[in-house]
Amino acid sequence: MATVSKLTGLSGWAQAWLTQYIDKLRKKPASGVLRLILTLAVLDFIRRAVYTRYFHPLSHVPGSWTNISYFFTAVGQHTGYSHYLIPYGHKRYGKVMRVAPEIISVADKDAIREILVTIDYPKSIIHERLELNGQHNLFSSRNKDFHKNRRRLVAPAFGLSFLRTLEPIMHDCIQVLLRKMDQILEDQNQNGQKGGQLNAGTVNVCSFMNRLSLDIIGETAFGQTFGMVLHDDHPVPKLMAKSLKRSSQQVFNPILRLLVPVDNSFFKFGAERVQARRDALMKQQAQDSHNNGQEGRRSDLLQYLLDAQERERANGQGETGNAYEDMIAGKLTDKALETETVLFLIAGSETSSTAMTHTLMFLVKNPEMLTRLHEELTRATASNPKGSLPAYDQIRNSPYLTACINESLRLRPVAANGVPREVPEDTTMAGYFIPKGTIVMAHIPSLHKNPDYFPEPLKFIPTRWIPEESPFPNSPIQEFTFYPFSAGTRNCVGKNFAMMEMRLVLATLVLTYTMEDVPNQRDDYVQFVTTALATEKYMIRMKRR
Ligand code: HEM
Repeated sequence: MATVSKLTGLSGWAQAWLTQYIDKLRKKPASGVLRLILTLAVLDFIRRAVYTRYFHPLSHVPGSWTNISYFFTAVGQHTGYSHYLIPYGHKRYGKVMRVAPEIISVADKDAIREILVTIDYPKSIIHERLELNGQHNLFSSRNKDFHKNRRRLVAPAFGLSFLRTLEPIMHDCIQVLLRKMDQILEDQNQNGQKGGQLNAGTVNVCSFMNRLSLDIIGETAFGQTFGMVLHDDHPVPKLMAKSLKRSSQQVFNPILRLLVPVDNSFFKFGAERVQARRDALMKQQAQDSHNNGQEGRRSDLLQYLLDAQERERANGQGETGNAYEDMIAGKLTDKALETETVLFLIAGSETSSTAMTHTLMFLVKNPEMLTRLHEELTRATASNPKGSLPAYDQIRNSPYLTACINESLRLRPVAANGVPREVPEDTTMAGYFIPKGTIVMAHIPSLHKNPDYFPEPLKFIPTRWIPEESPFPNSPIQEFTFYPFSAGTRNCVGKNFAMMEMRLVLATLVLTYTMEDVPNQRDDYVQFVTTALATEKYMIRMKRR
């Protein structure tokens, strides 16, 4: 006791506790060491929490006490439900709110415009943790030069003129969906489930939109359907969904990152498709030396990238052979090509499918709106022979269809937690000092549901998007308040693709079937990398028109 006191200068209860502790350590060293480690960890947690809450440069930014560590952010990310909490936080704490030690969420219109458009903040460590296949890619890269180069290469593949060449592929996929749905409705009739109503029944549109968008992106990106609409059993989409959920759950969870590796085996599929396409082209070229293999070429995103790679190589700007340097320089190596096409698969499936499911859900809950949409589309396609699908040119300017999609993306944006960026220099945001390196979530949903910009913000009112019919003539839609596809240099490169796909699919379904809501269903949704209905199920009663 006296030695302890001499060595440490402690007295009283502290001296007694330490002496007792050393005694226990002598008797049971293993459990003693464990206790020591735990005690130190708890003390360290308290030290960090106190620093974070009271002394950190962000400590003056309002927010719940839960922001003392990343624990609660990790829990929110794990469940996928944090997007329901953040709006409450903003109501309580204001337009700038601290959500974790070094993360803030911003719901201010001018600040969001600066973040995304005028200053154009770089992407953050969150994106780096979502990196695919060990490769920088268009979505995750934080390097502005890399991004600029890659975007320049890829963007024309999403321009309207190239997309037009994909329309027949989308039509084919939609035809398969109609046949499958007809078959389901017929089967339900035969089983007597619908009391004898011909070709009527209930369909899980959430599942079908998901499967259809996978088949569409499979065909348009790789030239191969996954057959999900017909069979729903291809391993790649399932593996991909699992691994994306895992990556998203690991973003704020270092223990999970360390212990549970993400299974990226679905990338093999990308590599196989690139090789298969190369082989097919070579075979074609050998058979057809006159036209340089042009006859067997498919028009799809993979072919577009292969051609870009060919051009890069022909101009002497191809890869050098040093894998790391080539990646940093943004060269279109085979690995880059696989990664970007798989990225299209990831970014272009659940996003569009969830948006389509939500739009259908809002429409069946508002039957008079569904009727109005049907009338508009019937007029637009009046010259079509019976049974043919709407052409994109017939419906792309249909104002009510666009209004319904906008309204659904406003209420349920895919980036449900906002989009993360990193503060490049010390700055001030809505009156708060924000140090360089802070991660800032541009909270797009708060703008979408702000009554100053969108009166009666929680209601589905498509006509607010049609100025001459808007029930809010004194509140026209303002610029920089609606960002379903984000904005600035990192906006969604697939926006035109997604709008084309959504318009074609929704118009076809509305023209082909009558639809009714099935009441009392869950419609809550979760966000991992993108968003989806939590139950993966939304039933709609459908009947062939
Ligand atoms: C309704 C459908 C879609 C919505 C709402 C949507 C939304 C978004 C948003 C909000 C971002 C920005 C994310 C961020 O800044 O962190 C984004 C980026 C991106 N999206 Fe989409 N997306 C959709 C469909 C698609 C499709 C169909 C594709 C491709 C086929 C695609 C490919 C991409 C890519 C590659 C990026 C990264 C772009 C870059 O950083 O340059 N998206 N999307």
